[in-house]
Amino acid sequence: MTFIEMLKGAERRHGSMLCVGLDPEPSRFPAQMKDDAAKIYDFCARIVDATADLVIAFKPQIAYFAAHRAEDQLERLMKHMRETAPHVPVILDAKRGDIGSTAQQYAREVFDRYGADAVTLSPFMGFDSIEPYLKYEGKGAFVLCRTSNPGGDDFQSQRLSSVEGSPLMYEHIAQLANGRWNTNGQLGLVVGATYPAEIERVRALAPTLPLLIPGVGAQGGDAVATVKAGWRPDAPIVVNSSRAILYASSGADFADAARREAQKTRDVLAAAKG
Ligand SMILES: O=c1ccn([C@@H]2O[C@H](COP(=O)(O)O)[C@@H](O)[C@H]2O)c(=O)[nH]1
Repeated sequence: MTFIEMLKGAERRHGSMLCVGLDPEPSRFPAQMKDDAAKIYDFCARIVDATADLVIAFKPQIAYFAAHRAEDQLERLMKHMRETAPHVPVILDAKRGDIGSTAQQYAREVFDRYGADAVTLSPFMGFDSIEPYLKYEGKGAFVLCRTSNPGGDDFQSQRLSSVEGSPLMYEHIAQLANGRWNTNGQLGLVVGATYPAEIERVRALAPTLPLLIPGVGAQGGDAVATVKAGWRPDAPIVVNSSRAILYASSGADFADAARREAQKTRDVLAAAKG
């Protein structure tokens, strides 16, 4: 099954556009695990088990594992997700971008080593830095377009040229991902929930591409405005929330609290479809 098919299947089955982000930070773990990087797998597996029937996808962010030398725990977690929730796609948030020969190695890491269903990529180095990922048939790749952080303005909201009417950088990226870069229909775009007007613009330029939309929860993005701007019946959106769900409680009940927060967020997103 392709990534897109998995995404649409999980959306239907769970009535969900919510992606739970797995950004484990041991200093925020509950008392019995606190500051113990060896517990990263246990913490994340508890979150996965508590929320798997509520999500369209999971999104581990690789930096939170690598920073603690916990890549082996990420491998175990990927295996755990495949075994316990095989119908839920996993997007490895790695934001890779490098020359083709190095990109081939990153692609092997993402798809062969970790077995992810999709990855996040930076478009900054151009198509030859994206192409190696597209050789993995059926896998997905989300290209950064209009990111959720304010610094995204530095490049993404600049005009490509001083000619009136020329596209902004993020519009150009959306056009490329929707057009000549999308050789096998594997691409999606990353757009921040903190910028609903830009989500709407990206949706107009890329009417059916899946959008990965981080920024609800801890970053304060508007969940309802996000759905109205980005969701269409034939175009899935994957709305990520990490910290607000992972750390909904700092007590021993953290997994139950994460489930409650995930359920609440899923329901708010679903209701916004109208
Ligand atoms: O534009 C972007 C792209 C990626 N991210 C990632 O999403 C999560 C957000 O975490 P929260 O705790 O829900 O704020 C995190 O892994 C980021 O690296 C993003 O925030 N914005």
